[in-house]
Amino acid sequence: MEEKQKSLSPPPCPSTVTVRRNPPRRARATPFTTTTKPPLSSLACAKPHDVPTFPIDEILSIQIPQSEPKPAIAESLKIFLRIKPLRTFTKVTTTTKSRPRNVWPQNPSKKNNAKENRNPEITKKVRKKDEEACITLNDSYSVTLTPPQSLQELKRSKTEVYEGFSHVFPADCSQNDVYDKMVQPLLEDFMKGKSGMLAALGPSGSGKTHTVFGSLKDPGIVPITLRQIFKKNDESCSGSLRSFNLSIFEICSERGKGEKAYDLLGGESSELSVQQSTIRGLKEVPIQNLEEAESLIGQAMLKRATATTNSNSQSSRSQCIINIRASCNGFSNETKLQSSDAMLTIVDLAGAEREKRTGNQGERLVESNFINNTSMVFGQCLRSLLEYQKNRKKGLQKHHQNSLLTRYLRDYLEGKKRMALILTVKAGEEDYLDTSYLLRQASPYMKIKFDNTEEPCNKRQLKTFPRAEKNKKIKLSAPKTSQIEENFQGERCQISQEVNLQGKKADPTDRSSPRLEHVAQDKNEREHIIMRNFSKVLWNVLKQCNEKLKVAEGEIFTLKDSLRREQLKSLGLETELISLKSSCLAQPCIPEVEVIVNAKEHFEVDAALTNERNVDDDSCNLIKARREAGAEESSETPVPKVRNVDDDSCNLIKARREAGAEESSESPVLSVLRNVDDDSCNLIEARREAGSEESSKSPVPNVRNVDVDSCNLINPRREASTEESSESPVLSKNVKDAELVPCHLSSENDAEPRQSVNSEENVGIPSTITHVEAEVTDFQRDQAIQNQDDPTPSPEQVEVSQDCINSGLSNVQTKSAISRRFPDSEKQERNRRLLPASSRSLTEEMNDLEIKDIQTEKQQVKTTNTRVQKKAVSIQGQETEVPPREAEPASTKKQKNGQKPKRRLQPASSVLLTREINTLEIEDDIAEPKVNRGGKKTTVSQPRSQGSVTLLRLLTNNLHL
Ligand SMILES: Nc1ncnc2c1ncn2[C@@H]1O[C@H](COP(=O)(O)OP(=O)(O)OP(=O)(O)O)[C@@H](O)[C@H]1O
Repeated sequence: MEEKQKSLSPPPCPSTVTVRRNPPRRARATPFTTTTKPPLSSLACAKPHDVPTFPIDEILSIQIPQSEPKPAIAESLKIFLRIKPLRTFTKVTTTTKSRPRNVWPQNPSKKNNAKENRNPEITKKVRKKDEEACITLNDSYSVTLTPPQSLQELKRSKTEVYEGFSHVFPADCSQNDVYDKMVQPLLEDFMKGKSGMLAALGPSGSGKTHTVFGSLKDPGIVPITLRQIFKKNDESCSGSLRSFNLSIFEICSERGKGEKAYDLLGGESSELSVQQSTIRGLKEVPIQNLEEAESLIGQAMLKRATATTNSNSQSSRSQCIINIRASCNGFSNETKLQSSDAMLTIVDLAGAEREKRTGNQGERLVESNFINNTSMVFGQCLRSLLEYQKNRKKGLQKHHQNSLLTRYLRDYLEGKKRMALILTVKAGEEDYLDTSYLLRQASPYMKIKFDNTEEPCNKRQLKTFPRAEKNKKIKLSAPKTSQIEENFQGERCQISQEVNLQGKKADPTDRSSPRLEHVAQDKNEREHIIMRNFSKVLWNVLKQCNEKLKVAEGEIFTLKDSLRREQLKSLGLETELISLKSSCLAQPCIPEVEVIVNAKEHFEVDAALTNERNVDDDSCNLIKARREAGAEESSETPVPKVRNVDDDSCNLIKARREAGAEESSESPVLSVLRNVDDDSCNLIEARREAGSEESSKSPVPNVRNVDVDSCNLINPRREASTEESSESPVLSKNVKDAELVPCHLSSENDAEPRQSVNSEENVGIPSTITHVEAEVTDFQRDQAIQNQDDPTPSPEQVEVSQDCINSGLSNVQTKSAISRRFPDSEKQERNRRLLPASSRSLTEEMNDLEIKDIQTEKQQVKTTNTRVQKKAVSIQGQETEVPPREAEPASTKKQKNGQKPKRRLQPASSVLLTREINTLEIEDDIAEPKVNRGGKKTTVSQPRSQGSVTLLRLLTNNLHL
């Protein structure tokens, strides 16, 4: 079996087999090993059944020798310590002026001497002091920190040993030593395409800037690095494939409020725009040789902000970042791999300062706060990284967001890239606290691990955007949509132009131009920014529209308030007008007033209760309702109807005037009507006139004087009065208007002959009851007669006016009168209900009274106008149509009926009426009216008319007062 298997087994496979799943496009030919590949021609000619099966089993059975995987390089953070040599130093006790910019290279001693010579006013105390070192070097990796004697006595501190440094540079070390130990490894990786960062930390004046930049005579790590870069580049003969760019910028505080970045290699406008961790507009200057690089370094140092403090005559006031970017084009001869961009970042932090040491004040103090804050955030980031690496469950705290520098160095501070720190300390005793603080803070950093696996160069830090003009600020005060669109279109055009320019610059031969991928990213980011700004503008526009809407709503509310007030005023005015009219008419217009008052109250209540937005509608509805109610009640309203009736009765009055001029001259009703024709308010004057002229004969003043409840007395009086009967249609209507006497009296009185009236006058007491009954039964007929003969208003008009008056004076209208006149009318029913019981009983009683009216106006009967006589004749003719029953006096009827008026308990109103009557001084003397030659009455100065006196007597007698 085994032999068979051996015979069937495929030939031995090579030791290594490359299975390429995703071969590159330019795949290289796979080297042939033992298996000979048949020629293509033979393959092409071979038949399908001759194709050998793919030896998948053989391949899988091959045991490939596994190369030992390289352990993940987890290097610890390299921390170097450099001790500044003890030396004679100058301490500036009074320094007031700080230089804004540094002059590099510069000799401090010469500088101080020059300053002293320039400004002799500045007093300087230069004292030389031989100090003892507080820090001693144990070995290349550890130091011992000894507190000064004063602190030892206080037992506040003790000697401490700090070890674990990557290397400790003694005071007498050179810049090259520092470079060799610290920078050289970073540079080698950098040249291989690995990015790295080196930062110098330490208190102010400890030698950070000296270490980083150095001087012409003693250049620091940056010049040395640049020198080594070009040296190595020349040695590797790959200079044509690698290019270097240099960029230097600083981050400083903006009067303590914020952080700003300035390009130290840029032109005049060196301020950079900062967005999160991206610094835009930073100029990357390609460097071809060392001379160019050194000149750029010198230029940057000149621009860097420095100031003189007690600790350092040239104290750096900003965080300075130097970026050296290596761009590799093609394959490296060393690695045979395509190299990526690498960045070597060297950071010269501003030294932490103590106020006591620096003596900073004002702006310097603000800068100190900024510097110390940045140093603190930097340390927090490292400590949080250490804690995170100890316990990754906690998560990495985002302290890097607290400063621009840490945001920019985020990848390093999160342990993603290699970095190294160099601590610079001063060895003097007086620097013990600063040194101790720094060592205690930084010694744990040695435990920080970082991945040495190279990542592609962080594009975020490499972004160099061409300087573009700042976007124009768009006015947020309600810009028009067209303006927004124009701005948007303009920005888009600008972007397209910039993109085109960038695309043109993205020539591979032009190393200074950004790459196409950067251009694409820039385009996307700029579009994003534009859309964001556009959305902000739209948001602001919407907010402003909302504010305007609120203002408009407020105006609407105020307008509604004013409208409500005006409506209330108008209601009040209407109420006053109605009350005035009612007072003029001497009759209360209670329903109308009630309607208005109720409407006003309802309106006020509604206005108070209804919502603001519904006020208008509600008020409008209320007004409509009020108008409707007014329309409904207008038929019951005496005032307007009085006007209507006045208008309607105008013709009647004229006719009456024509019919009986003399009578009308004597009639108080006509005189009243004349006045009422013009205006109802003049009714009082008319009545006064009537009272003055006809007061002795006119029932109207008396009725008014008696009471409203006694208005029913008018009917019998009118019926009894023949002289007035001729005028009674008008009187009935006018007095009806004013006194709620039904209009049936008019027709009846018209039909009543004057002679009979005279006879009745002679009798003295006409029968009111009989008369009323007659008018009820013959009401329609009387109306027909009226329509035929009298220019009185039509029955409908009279009815309407009657309704109006009745409703207006429903409190005084008798039930019987209403039931007779309008038995089916709802309004009358309502008025009947509204009529008080006392008034009804009084009316009934009054109907039972036998009123004897001795008032006759003989002089009125005599008319001089023939036409009026004809009219009177016609009226008399009409009277003949009246049934004799109607003509019968009430006494006769009473005798026939054999009924006596029942004496009942008087209601309260009657009692009041009686009291009023009793208070009246009834004079027996009846003043005779004076008649002038024209038949017109002169002014009568009698206090009471004859009729009224008679009426009072009747009342007194019948009421058994
Ligand atoms: N190792 C050194 N050898 C010689 N001189 C040094 C050394 N270190 C610092 N100095 C000198 O000390 C002075 C202060 O140094 P430097 O300006 O570098 O301090 P700094 O830490 O940058 O201070 P700051 O943080 O305020 O900028 C400089 O004049 C510098 O020449």
